Amino acid sequence: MAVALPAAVTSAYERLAGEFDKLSTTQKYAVGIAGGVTSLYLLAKVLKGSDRDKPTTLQLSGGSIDSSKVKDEFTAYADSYGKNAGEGITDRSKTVHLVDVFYSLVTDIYEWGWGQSFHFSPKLPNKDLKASEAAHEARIAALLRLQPGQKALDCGCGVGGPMRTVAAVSGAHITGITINQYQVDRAKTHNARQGLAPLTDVVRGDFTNMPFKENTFDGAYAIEATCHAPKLEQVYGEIYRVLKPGSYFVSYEWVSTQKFDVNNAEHVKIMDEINFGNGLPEMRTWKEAEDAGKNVGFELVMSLDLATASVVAGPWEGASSTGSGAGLSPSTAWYERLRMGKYTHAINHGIVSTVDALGLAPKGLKEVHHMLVEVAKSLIQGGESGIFTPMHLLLFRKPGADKKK
Ligand SMILES: C=C(CC[C@@H](C)[C@H]1CC[C@H]2C3=CC[C@H]4[C@H](C)[C@@H](O)CC[C@]4(C)[C@H]3CC[C@]12C)C(C)C
Ligand SMILES: C[S@@+](CC[C@H](N)C(=O)[O-])C[C@H]1O[C@@H](n2cnc3c(N)ncnc32)[C@H](O)[C@@H]1O
Repeated sequence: MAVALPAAVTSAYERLAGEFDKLSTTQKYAVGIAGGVTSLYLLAKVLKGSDRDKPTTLQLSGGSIDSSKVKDEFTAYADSYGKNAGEGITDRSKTVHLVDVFYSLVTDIYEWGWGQSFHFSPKLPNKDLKASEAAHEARIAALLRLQPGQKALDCGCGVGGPMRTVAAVSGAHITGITINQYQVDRAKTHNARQGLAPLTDVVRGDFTNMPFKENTFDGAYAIEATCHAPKLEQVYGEIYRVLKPGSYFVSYEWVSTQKFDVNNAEHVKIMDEINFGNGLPEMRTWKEAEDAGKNVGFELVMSLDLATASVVAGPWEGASSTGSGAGLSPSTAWYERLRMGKYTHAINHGIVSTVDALGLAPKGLKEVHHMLVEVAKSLIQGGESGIFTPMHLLLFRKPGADKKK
């Protein structure tokens, strides 16, 4: 169908064409080159995106690592994992540094391909992924009984997706701590852009040695983060120290379940792959996580795998002690989101490999992305076999004052 252009447009076009015809050949080339450069510049601007809510392909960086060092840092990271079954990071004293490196390497890719909340969520019936994710985060505010004016700690806060939800639904002030400076910068930028700067703060620090005074916070939480600690007692002990007596700490833990058999080579292989692709020193059992909290002085209030919603230990008001007594039952397993579209991982890998090859992303990012493609498979295997959960809910209370109502 022919489209009739307005007369003003056609006459302007004819005038321009007339002027162009009058130019010499050299001038025509110059205009052509200028036009080409301008178009490329505009195209690059579109691809690059003008805001930083989500990195575009051309913005994928090595986080706090200089782009010239990404490949070497990734090689050093990979070499830090032992070759023996179940070994994990061989020199545990390097764990905190390696986790910092890991998050420099993956943070942009996570934001690009997943979002601002670096965790899984049980998919709720009749709710989409984003609503389910927000509900998973808002549950924290409810379990901690957070009130406006109170102060809570987000232990291992990533780029702050959960912190913004918890602050927004509770009105409490949230301080996040992360080992990675690039994440601090990203989280602060997002907090400001989303109007949550007054209710939030983000600091760089090691959660096994935190820069906060004892008895500072009215509540604390960790979402899929304390699994990175060289020893769980180190981070739980620090959280215990900075919490006010009578306050709660809730964690969504990455642990092996009762179905995990340490003598099953296939189980151990899956766990090794999960450890490597996620920057974990080793995988703990759900029981080790419970015990770590008790060992540092916490009372265990609730222990519940949200992947299956079976209560392992109680009591909790309204929850029975077996089966899906808490009334929580995900409609779709947490790992289904990881499957994404049939070809999404391959397409994403093609995109990252292309920008890497063209020098538009740091060299080595292709290898990092490959690690993530592989770990997605291992996480799905861990979920399908039921030997692993990324969401074992542990609710602890620091004794010493009247129970919060
Ligand atoms: C709690 C942790 C991180 C949990 C998840 C947020 C991430 C675990 C695996 C990640 C991903 C796997 C596949 C990637 C895909 C190949 C890529 O194209 C886009 C990003 C992924 C989907 C990526 C996103 C984040 C994860 C789901 C750990 C570290 C303790
Ligand atoms: C998978 S991310 C989860 C982030 C956030 N809880 C979320 O759900 O979006 C794990 C986080 O733990 C942090 N972390 C790991 N080890 C840490 C340490 N020793 N000290 C402080 N933060 C640490 C990482 O920097 C990262 O921010």
